[in-house]
Amino acid sequence: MNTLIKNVTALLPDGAVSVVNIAVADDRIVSVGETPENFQAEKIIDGTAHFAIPGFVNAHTHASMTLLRSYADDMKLMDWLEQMIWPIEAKLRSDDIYWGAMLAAVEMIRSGTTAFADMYGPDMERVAEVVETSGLRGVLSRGLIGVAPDSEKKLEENAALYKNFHGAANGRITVMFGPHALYTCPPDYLRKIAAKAQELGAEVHIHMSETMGEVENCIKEYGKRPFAHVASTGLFDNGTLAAHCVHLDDEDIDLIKEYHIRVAHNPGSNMKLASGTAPVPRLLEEGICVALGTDGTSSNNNLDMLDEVQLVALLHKVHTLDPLAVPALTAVKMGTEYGAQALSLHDVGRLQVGNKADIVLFSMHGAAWTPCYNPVSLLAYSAKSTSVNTVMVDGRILMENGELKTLDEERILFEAQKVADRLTK
Ligand SMILES: N[C@@H](CCSC[C@H]1O[C@@H](n2cnc3c(=O)[nH]cnc32)[C@H](O)[C@@H]1O)C(=O)O
Ligand SMILES: [Zn+2]
Repeated sequence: MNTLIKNVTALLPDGAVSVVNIAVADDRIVSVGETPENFQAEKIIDGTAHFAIPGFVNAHTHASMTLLRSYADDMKLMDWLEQMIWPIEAKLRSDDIYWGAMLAAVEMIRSGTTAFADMYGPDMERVAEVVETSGLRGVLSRGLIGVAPDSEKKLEENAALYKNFHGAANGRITVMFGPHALYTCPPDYLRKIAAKAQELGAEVHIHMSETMGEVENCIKEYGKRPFAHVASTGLFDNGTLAAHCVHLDDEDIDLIKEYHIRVAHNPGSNMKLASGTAPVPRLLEEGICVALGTDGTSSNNNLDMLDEVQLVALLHKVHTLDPLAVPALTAVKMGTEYGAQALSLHDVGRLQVGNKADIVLFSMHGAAWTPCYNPVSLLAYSAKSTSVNTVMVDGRILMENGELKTLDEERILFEAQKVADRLTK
């Protein structure tokens, strides 16, 4: 289908903002600016008084954890995981994973997210089903906790997920391996995952250096800091998306550069779990790809990427006492373009010819957008995601004028609540 978005204020790849027409043929952007004379639009969207950005990319989440939103708050990470989260996750059934991810899809589309990197399990094929139905873009990994007796089986499940779904749904689904963390995966298990990933040509999504305790225990147990330890297993050899990366020293940063590791920074989760402040301005200065994630909704507690854009812009200013740290445009790029890079989505994340048409329109009506000197600043410091009006992925409209086109929202909220009631009964 050919769609023309007319007269829209757009964020261009060089950071400039200008009023353009965006022509979309099937799944790709074919022009930004003047519309080609021979372009036949089947659908025209009036972009007047709308701000177009590449869709948000949530670079680290656990979608089905929407079911555990507000179930356990105000705890330390290890207490939270061991006492509350892991026991209830052990009760999750296949349908629960599905309805949790469906609830996540509603929330993501409504707040302008077009792609997400998910680490969860079991039954990640149910999340793939949600990606297919919702029209979102998903980078899925089967979370691998290697201490239980069924760790081999999980690794096989991740490999099967790769074989069955990598490149599925017109390429909207890609698959990575998902070792949870170095404290839940012994070195032998990390080596096995690395070998399997190498064999299939798959990348890896892992939690790294989230808390001070993780770093201290790693040094105690293995005589090395986390990045050196994990590098020694070969896990970083095939391309890596590393969530958190809060507690880093120079040696860690050198390894992140050496292995071209992309960082998914989760300011909301890091603040809520009091994990610490990642050295984001330094990482950006070093040329490292730093994207943004929400983490799961049990440590955030929502999937709203505009919150993360606003938090990253504010957190690093107060942390460094430098009001120039992480300016508005950088924050927005972290949430969009750098997110796409971090997920290895090479033709996503920029409103430019040839890229996939993953486009979000914000309505610029209302007090939070008035007066409008600088739409990028308004986005980073003033707007709410409730002004997300229209969402397109792969040229397909998932939400138009605030109405979801691919999902039955009422049914999804009902089913998710039903699952939550059963889980906590
Ligand atoms: N339960 C699955 C594996 C899930 S991997 C993803 C795991 O990450 C957990 N998780 C969520 N947020 C965080 C975080 O911030 N740090 C560490 N783990 C987290 C989450 O609760 C979930 O258990 C299985 O073994 O079959
Ligand atoms: Zn996480």
